[in-house]
Parts: sequence; structure tokens; C-alpha cells
Amino acid sequence: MVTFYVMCYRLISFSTLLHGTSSGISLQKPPFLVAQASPKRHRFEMAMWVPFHVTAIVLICIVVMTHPSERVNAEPTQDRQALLQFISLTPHANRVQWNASRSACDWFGVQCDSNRSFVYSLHLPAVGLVGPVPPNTIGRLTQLRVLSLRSNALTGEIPADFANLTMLRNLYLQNNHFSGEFPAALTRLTRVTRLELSSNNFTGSIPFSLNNLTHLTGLFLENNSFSGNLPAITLNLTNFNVSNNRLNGSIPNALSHFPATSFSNNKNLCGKPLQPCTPFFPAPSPSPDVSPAQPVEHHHQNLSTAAIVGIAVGSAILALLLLSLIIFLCCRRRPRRAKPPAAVSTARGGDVATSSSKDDITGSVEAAERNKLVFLEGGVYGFGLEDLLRASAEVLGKGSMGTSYKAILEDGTTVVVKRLKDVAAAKREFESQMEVVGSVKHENVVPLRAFYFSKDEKLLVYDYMAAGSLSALLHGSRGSGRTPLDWDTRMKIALGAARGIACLHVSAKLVHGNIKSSNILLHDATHDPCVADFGLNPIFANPVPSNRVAGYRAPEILETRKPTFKSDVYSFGVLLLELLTGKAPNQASLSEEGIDLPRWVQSVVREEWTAEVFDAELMRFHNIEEEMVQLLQIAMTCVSLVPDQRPNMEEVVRMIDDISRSVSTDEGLRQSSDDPSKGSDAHTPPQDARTTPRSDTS
Ligand SMILES: Nc1ncnc2c1ncn2[C@@H]1O[C@H](COP(=O)(O)OP(=O)(O)OP(=O)(O)O)[C@@H](O)[C@H]1O
Repeated sequence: MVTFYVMCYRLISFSTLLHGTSSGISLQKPPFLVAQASPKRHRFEMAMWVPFHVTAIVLICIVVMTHPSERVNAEPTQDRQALLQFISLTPHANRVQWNASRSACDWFGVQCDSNRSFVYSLHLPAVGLVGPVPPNTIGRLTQLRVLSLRSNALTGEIPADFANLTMLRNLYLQNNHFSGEFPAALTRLTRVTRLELSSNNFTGSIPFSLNNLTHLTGLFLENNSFSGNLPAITLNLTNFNVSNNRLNGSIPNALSHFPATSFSNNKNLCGKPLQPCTPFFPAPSPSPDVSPAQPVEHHHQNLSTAAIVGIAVGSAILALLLLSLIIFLCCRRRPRRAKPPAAVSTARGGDVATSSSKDDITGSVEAAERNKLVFLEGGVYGFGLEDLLRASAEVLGKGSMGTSYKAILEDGTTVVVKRLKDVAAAKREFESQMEVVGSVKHENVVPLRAFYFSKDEKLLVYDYMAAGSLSALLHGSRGSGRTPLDWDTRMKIALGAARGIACLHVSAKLVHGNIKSSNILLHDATHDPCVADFGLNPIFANPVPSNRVAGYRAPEILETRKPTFKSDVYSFGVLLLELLTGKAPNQASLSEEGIDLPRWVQSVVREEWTAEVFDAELMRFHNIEEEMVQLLQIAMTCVSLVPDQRPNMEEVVRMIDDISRSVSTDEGLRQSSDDPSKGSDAHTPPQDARTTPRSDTS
């Protein structure tokens, strides 16, 4: 501007010279600053000064208005450098010709603010940009409000210096090949309202720190490879899409109002608006919506009187039929009311109501119809169906009757949900069997807490036994790093399991039907055993345990096809052999055809290699040989081929108890004789030698 002004000045000075009025005017100083030679000349110069400046200003205005590209000195110099550096380092299509001799504000895709002092927006969609965004280029456009690099072939990670674009409102980076984790820099752009990162190769989790973007209304992350859980994004979003990623877990409540298409095609996302989260639960049946494509027809305008009378009569008949049906249902349920299922209480949504108390018929019908989660008496849980639906679930294992899940509810309660398959029993039959099963209360029995029955799903809810199963304890991770299961613990498990089964047989008159080491579960710290999975055979079409449990199956079952108390004793005998030998029944033989565990033990004992029978891990403990042999004898009686030669479970309990008792008596005697005051035998082994490996004590 100053240069231009001086030029104008020269122009006007020259014109005054032409008029022979001002030969001695210095070019360095304006005329009004020059020492005045004479009053006449001064007057002349003063007279010339005003028109000179007015003319200069007018000329400047004309030039500026007619040649905007030539605006004097209006150039975002810093941003220009950054842009030039970006384009020189990034291969691009010919369309992007940024002429260095022109202002950056006039370049293709670049927009400056009204003062042309900074780059306001950069739009370079589909211009063939290839490769990574060079660091320290775009990140220097600190006043940028809009950045669009969409639909190019940009690769690599978003540079960390994007965090400097703090004025950014809209960021369009979709349809590129960007990769890496969610760009942490973007979570600092607190003014961003629209963030489009879709159709790239981003991986890793979607950060919770997106909640920093308090102005965000549109978040588009679809068609990437984001994984993990969806964070609870509590922003005021109006557009949201994470479809076609690898997300799993439940959809946070804060996002559940978006349509299913916002979440579709993920690895394992669940919860509203998608399927309920618990894999052991059925999807809600689709609501009978009237499709908008099928407009409801309105015929009533043209209905004749006869038709109206017909409809009225039809409706009355229908109402009467419904009424009769309700009365019929009520009457059918009346005997149940006279003798209510003492154990059953029902719950929904956390409200537990005891059906044996007020038990009005309508409520009972409703409960049945609504397929509630039915809690059994003495229940310690207060959750309802909805809570179970929202729980996170992990598969514990697939068994012969279905799949078991460890379900962790939102309040931290952990239960096991067994999803039964191929149940043959009808609803009432199922319910009454579960009431019997649920009525069993014993410290060595895993209590059934609740059940659910619908046409599509049959679920059982049990306590979660944190120490897992005897099977896992005996056979899991054998070898280095394993803590051997000591003899006392094995004896405790044998006795506890026997007591649990005896309780089923004697108190509940229930055949277990599926005794095996994976159904002996252990309390966390104490390793106290609990018998699981009992009393379920009657609800299946084929009550004979599958081949999976062939190793525990009593031989007569092949013929009778019905588990009995005595076949339970046989299975328990096999379980004792498993405890003694450390071998899983199905792996007892080396050959494919196999000899089962009882027969293998029998053959070894016959050959008088009894010591070979026992688990090598047990050989490390002191003073247990006699007890091991005694337990082996009990086991062998249990696995007698003839059912009548087997003891009943009460006898088994007594026999095992006797071993334990004799041990404790011996221990007591030993202890008293160890007492120095009573003159102990110095060679008596210390008390803990039974649970301590030899190597440690020798
Ligand atoms: N209440 C529970 N607490 C802890 N673990 C359990 C519980 N119930 C079952 N499990 C474990 O879950 C796994 C699967 O059990 P599930 O009962 O479904 O099958 P299984 O015992 O292997 O076979 P089956 O169905 O023939 O009894 C097993 O390893 C079992 O020990």
C-alpha cells in the first residue's frame, strides 16, 4: 500500500513539474514537509496538496476494486508456506495447480478469511492425493475451520500435529486408507461439530475421550476395523454410525436411540437397538409393525348396515369365547392355588413377588404367559429378566445338555446360566421338575436359583462356583507350574461329593444321572465340593447320558436306558478312581478302543501293581498309602458290575467318613505322642507331611 502511494505521489509530482511549478521538490519528502522557499510557493504547494492526496486515494481505491488479485500485501504467509510444503510432499492430480506467484487465498481448494490473513478452509476432495499426510504441514494451519481431504488415497496415521487445528469445525477424512489407532490428536479438537473418518483402515478401540468434543453432533466411523467395546458417548449427537467394524459388547444406553443400521455388521455388538446381549437369551420377536409401504386401507366409509350388524355380532361372539377361555384357564389353575408351590417366587425387573402368598389366579396366568424368570425359594438374588438380558456373558463350556455361561450382571452379581437344548418336557412338567430340583438345599449341592421356560428357550440359573470343577483341578495344566491336588483335599472332595449325592438320593429322592468330575464344583477358597447338574434327565427325551460321559456310565444302562440310584453309585465309584489315579475316565486307556477306568484299575491291581494305580502326584505325600488303598476298595465296590453288589450312597458316605475319622484319630494319637511332655517318638513324621511333598520334608 505504501509503495503504491509513493508511486501515485511521483505521478502527481511529475504533473506539477510539467506545469513548471515545483522543480525543486525532493522525491524523498512529501511537498508539505519541504522547507518553504517563499510564501508564494508555499501557497501553491498547499493548494496542490489537497487535490494530490484526494487523487491518490481515489486511484488506490479504483485499483483495489478493479484488480482484487492485486490486493496489496494481503497474504497468509505462514499458511501459504505450510500449504506449499504439503502439496510439494504429497503426490496429487494435475488439477491442483497452486501457482506460487499468486496469493494462496486464490489457490484451488483454499479459502481465506475476509482479511485474507489466514486460511479458513481447505477443500481437496478426490484430487488424487496419495500417501501419508506430511507432518508439520496441514497441522500448521492453526486457524483452519474446515478441512476436507476425503476420497483420496491418503495412508498412514493422522499426524499428531492435527491437535493444533483447534479452531476446526468440520473434518472430512472419509474414503482414504488412513490406518492406526483412533487419532488421539482429534480428541483435542474441542470445537469440532462433524467428524468423518469412515471408510478407512482405522483399528483399535474407539476412545472414551471422544466425549471431550463437546460440540460434536455428527460422528461417522463406519467401515473401519475398530474393535473392543463401544464407549458411552454422552454427547448430543444427531448423527452416529459405527457400522461395519469389529466392535463387541453391549451398546451403551446413551447411544441406543440410534437406528440399528448405525451399529450393523459388527463382530459382536449387542443390546438395544440390536439383539439383547446375553447370548443365552432369545431375540425379541419382531413387533407386528404395519409397514409404511403398505398403507392401511379404510373401508368403513362404505360399510353397509348389514356388514355393521355382522361385525357387531361377530365381536360379541369373540368376546364371549375369550371370556370362556379365561374362566377355563382360571379353573384349571385352581388346584395349584390350593397347594401352592411353596418354593416358587417370581420376579421381573428386580421386583420379586412370592407366588405362594397372594397368588391370585390372574397374576399366575399372567406370570405363566409372560415367561418370567422364576426364582426359587430361599433365593439370594434380586435381579430380574431385564438385568439378565443386560449381563455380559462368557461361555464356560458346552455340555451334553446345553451350554453354560458365566453371566456378570451390571451390579457385579455373577451367576451361571445354563441354556438347555433339546428339552422334551412340556412347560408344566418342566416347572414341576425344576421345583423339585430347586428344593434341594445342602452345603454340597449347587443350588438351582431360578429357571426360565419359553417355547424357544429353557434356562437354568445357578450360583457361580469360582474355583471351577474337579475335572479342571485334576486334569488342567499338568506339568510344570502346577500345584498338585494334595491327599487331604482329595479326601475332602470325595466325602463332600458323596454327601451331596446321598442328600439327593435320600432327601430329594432324585437320581443325579450325570455324575462326573466336571459336575463336581468347588467353592473358592475352601475347595469344598458341590454337586451340580442333577435331576435334569427327566426333562430330556433320552435320559441316558451321552457318549461324552461313557466312562462314568454303569454297564446296565446300556440295556435299561434309565439312570438309577445304583447307576449313580457306579458313576461315583469311577469319580473316586479318577481322584485316586489322576486319570480322566475317557483317557484311561492308551488304545483307541480303550478299557474303561474301573477295568484298567482292576487289571493293574490283579497283577499286584497296586502302587502303579495311584496318581504320581500323590506319591509325593507321606503316610497316605493306607488311606489310598481303603478308598480304592470303596471305589471298586461302587463299580461292581452287578448293581445290587454296590453300596448305597449313605453307606459310601459312612465308609469314606470312617477313613477320615480313623485318620484324625491317628493324627490325635500321633499328636499326643509327639508331645515332648509325653515322651514322643522322634521318628514320627510331622503332621503336615500328608499335604507336603516328600522332597520338601526330606
Ligand atoms: N455353577 C457353576 N459354576 C462354575 N462353573 C460351572 C458351573 N456350572 C458349570 N460349570 C462349568 O461349566 C462348564 C460347562 O458345564 P456344563 O454343565 O454345561 O457341561 P458339562 O458339565 O461339561 O457337561 P454336562 O452338560 O453333561 O453336565 C464345565 O466346565 C463346568 O464345570
